[in-house]
This record gives sequence, structure tokens and C-alpha cells, in this order.
Amino acid sequence: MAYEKESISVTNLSKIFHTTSGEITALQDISLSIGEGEFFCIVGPSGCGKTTLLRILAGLDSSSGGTISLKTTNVDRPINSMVFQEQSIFPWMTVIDNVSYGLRMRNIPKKERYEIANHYIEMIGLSKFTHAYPSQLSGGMKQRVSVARAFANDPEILLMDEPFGALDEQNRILLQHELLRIWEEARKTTVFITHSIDEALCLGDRIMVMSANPGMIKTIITNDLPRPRKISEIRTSLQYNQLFQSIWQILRDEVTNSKANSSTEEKSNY
Ligand SMILES: Nc1ncnc2c1ncn2[C@@H]1O[C@H](COP(=O)(O)OP(=O)(O)OP(=O)(O)O)[C@@H](O)[C@H]1O
Repeated sequence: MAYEKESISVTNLSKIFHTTSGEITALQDISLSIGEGEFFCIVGPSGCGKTTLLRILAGLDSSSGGTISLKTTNVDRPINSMVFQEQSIFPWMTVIDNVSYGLRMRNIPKKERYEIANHYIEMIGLSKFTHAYPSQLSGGMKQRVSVARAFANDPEILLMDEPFGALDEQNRILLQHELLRIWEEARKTTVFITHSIDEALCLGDRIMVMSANPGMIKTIITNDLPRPRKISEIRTSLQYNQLFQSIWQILRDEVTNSKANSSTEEKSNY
């Protein structure tokens, strides 16, 4: 899918960590362009720099070289909202106060922020728990609250680091459905890390496959499965299976190489 406007531009980005046992090149020569409203997925072997890239985009870490540029359209909105794998909601706040937290920080009046929060709480199916505390919720429900909070913030871009990785399959599928529904409505530029090719194919417009040691872009695949997507239906399509196979072939080689490298490193440490 071609995008009229660019939302994220990354040029020759690199990141080197200096550790007591030497330098780790987490990212090398990363250049990419993500369109406004695009759902961009990243897959790759463990340690290929996915989280590092997201953290740099979020401004939580600095790069060692290269440039990133995040296009902003409205100065009153936050540039990004991040959803992590671990639930990161405040245990002392109710669901509605968690979801509307970012809006409160921006001094949006209570009535308005509750209206916005209620909209997303309804979309994630937690209306009955609006005034409940996180201790009364399951892991999947807490993760739903994180997703609702990220959307309620109305950021320019959403950065999601394996947000459903810790969930059981039923909750994961339900949340994928809900995320797709909210994204279809809001069309936020989204960068989404996952270990699952299936999840990337269900959600993404493009899928970037990374290689490890050093973390680089292996390839970027366009996922032209039609939207709006019904997860149960697309999985049975020939197109899905062809895309799955081509990504798996690339990824399998990368995971094998990365495991071979890390076991050599482990041996050389002994
Ligand atoms: N703060 C840090 N200090 C030193 N090395 C780090 C630091 N953060 C990450 N690394 C190293 O950088 C590389 C990339 O790590 P990163 O967490 O970005 O990978 P990843 O692809 O997200 O991995 P995973 O899929 O396992 O979460 C790894 O070799 C990791 O050990």
C-alpha cells in the first residue's frame, strides 16, 4: 500500500552498547520510511535489536549514529504512546483513571477525558469494569487497559513492543481483533513488534524481518491481505499461506544463524 505522507523516517541508524565484555552492535545501518496511518510490524530473532529500535523511536534511548524523524501534525498531541509486553498500568488507579491518565496530564477537563476514556473502554469490552482496580482484573484485561490508554492518549504514533506476547491464545486473538477494530477507526501510525509471523500477517501492512549480530534489516515484505481483516478468515486463504511461508523461510535462516552465533559466543566465554 502506498502512503501519501511519511510519518517516520529513519536513516542509517546505528546503536552500539558498550559493555564490560565489549561492544554490542545492536543496530547497524537501519534506513526505513513508515507512512502516516501505516501498521508496520517487526519480526526477527531474539537479540536482533527490535526493542532497541522502538526505544530509540520513543525517545527512551539515544542512537549512536544516523537520524530519525517523526512527523508531527498537531502540537497538542503527544508524539508517541508505548505499550509494553508487561502490563504497565497504575495499580492504585481505576480503569477509567488509568485510561484517561495521559489526557489528565494534558489538562483535559474531567468530563471530556472521561468521555474519551469511556469510548475506548467500551471498544475493548471492559465497560463493566470502568471503576474497577487492576487487582480485580485478569492479565488479559490489564493489557486491554494498556491498549485503550495508548489510543485514548491520541498520539501521533503508537509503539507496541510485543503487547500480547504474555497472553494465552484466546486472549491474544480477542485483543488482536480489538486492536484491529480500534486501528481501523483511528488509523494511527503503528509500529508493532512481535515474535509471531501469524500476528504480523493478521495485523500489519508491511512486515520488516531483521537479522541479528549485528541487528540489520533483512527484508521488508508488503502484506496485501485485504482489509478490514477477519482473523479467522484470512488464516485460511492461499495468500496468507504463501506470505507465511516466504517470511518463515527468511526467519528460519536468521534464527538458526543467530543461535549458532550465540552458542559460539557462549562456548568462547568458557
Ligand atoms: N542496555 C543494554 N546494554 C547492553 N546491551 C544491550 C542493552 N540493551 C540491549 N542490549 C543488547 O542489544 C542487542 C539487541 O537487544 P534488543 O533487546 O533490542 O533485542 P530484541 O530483538 O528486542 O530481543 P528479544 O526479541 O529477545 O526481545 C542484544 O544483543 C542485547 O543484549
